[in-house]
Amino acid sequence: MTGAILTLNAGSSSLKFGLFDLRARALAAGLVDHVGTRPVLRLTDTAGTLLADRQMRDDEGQDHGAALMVALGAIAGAFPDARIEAVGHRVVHGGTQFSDPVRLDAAALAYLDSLVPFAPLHQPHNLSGIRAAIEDFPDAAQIACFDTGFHRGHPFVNDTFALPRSYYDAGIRRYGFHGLSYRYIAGTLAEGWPELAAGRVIAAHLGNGASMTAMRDGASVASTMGFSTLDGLPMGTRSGQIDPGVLLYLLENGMTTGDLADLLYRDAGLKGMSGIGHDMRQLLAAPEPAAADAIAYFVARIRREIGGLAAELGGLDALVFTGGIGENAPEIRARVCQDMAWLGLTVDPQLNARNATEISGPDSRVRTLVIPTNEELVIARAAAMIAAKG
Ligand SMILES: Nc1ncnc2c1ncn2[C@@H]1O[C@H](COP(=O)(O)OP(=O)(O)O)[C@@H](O)[C@H]1O
Ligand SMILES: CC(=O)OP(=O)(O)O
Ligand SMILES: [Mg+2]
Repeated sequence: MTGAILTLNAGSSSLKFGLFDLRARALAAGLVDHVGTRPVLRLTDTAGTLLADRQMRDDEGQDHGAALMVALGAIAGAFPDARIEAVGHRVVHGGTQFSDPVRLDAAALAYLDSLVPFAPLHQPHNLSGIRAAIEDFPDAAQIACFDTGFHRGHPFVNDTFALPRSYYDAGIRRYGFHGLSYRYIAGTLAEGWPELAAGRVIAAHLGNGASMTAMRDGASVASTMGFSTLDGLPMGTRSGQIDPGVLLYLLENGMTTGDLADLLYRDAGLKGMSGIGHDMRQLLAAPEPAAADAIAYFVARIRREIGGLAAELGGLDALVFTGGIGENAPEIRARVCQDMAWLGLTVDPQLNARNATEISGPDSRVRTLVIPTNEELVIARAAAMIAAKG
């Protein structure tokens, strides 16, 4: 038996998991995609060899719980000698109490439970993953890493709403999310592009959930997501920024809070606007005008945020695309970067078309990069460090 670290990252529509050795070197990466609809399991080793690849059966279930069972089964089948000594969990919300990774105990779990209403699309899956892991690996260290953590150093004006201070003190603040992804991007920039890492960077995490963060010298100074995972950019099924007057109007005219939550979290964004679905691949291929409208709105909001975040930074040295859409959709990147010469940013169409790491145009003052994110590695490194302390 050899010691290993398992990482679990439950997104809104996927479960990513990874197996690492005790020094956080990757052994295998897994994904259950399309959770909730037609889940597909894939597990590959570090050489990219497929260890498992199949559609989940109806009798296995379709939710995050079923996805986790199937993921753990695939790991156990492919690595029968691995003894899981630590499980690192992505937890979307750490509230005001947690920013750095922590070893979980009953009190920490109770606090994380209290944050479920803040992140209803994620936190319950994160917590059920933790509880399942405690049951399956009772002797392993359980370590939580928080999406909100990276943003805790924001200046007050980027952390607050224009409400009486008592609301801020009660936790009604802009937390920001996707922090594990941004931490990975900041670290990768520091290793490969130290001159950019030390400068003014906008990172766009465009996945099923989407947000953008302004970083100065590797630290987050502002982010588009706020109190909840609803704010900022439109997303797969979430509205993004919306005039709060609309919400008051809907509530005063017969909508219940439950209906409103369903609309904003599950039936809005790309899915709601297109009437087709939340998946960018599907929308890019769809001939319907409503799909084009949804994509145009997505792109327009990203462009607007680039302007705002660049102003926040007092200029821009680099733009980084990441997340499923950011890494794989040249058309979206091209449209986001179109006519950005005013900002000193141009993109090379050929480099962009082949998802090159750097896609800057030859005359571009701002460097544009495509960096696949790796939240699992950030989790595994934290888990390795905390588990080693005992
Ligand atoms: N080749 C591609 N072209 C366009 N969009 C893509 C491509 N590959 C993945 N995507 C999109 O990425 C999104 C999922 O991103 P991901 O970061 O994996 O999501 P999650 O938030 O669940 O972690 C989906 O909208 C998917 O359609
Ligand atoms: C915070 C968030 O929206 O996460 P995801 O993109 O994984 O849904
Ligand atoms: Mg994600």
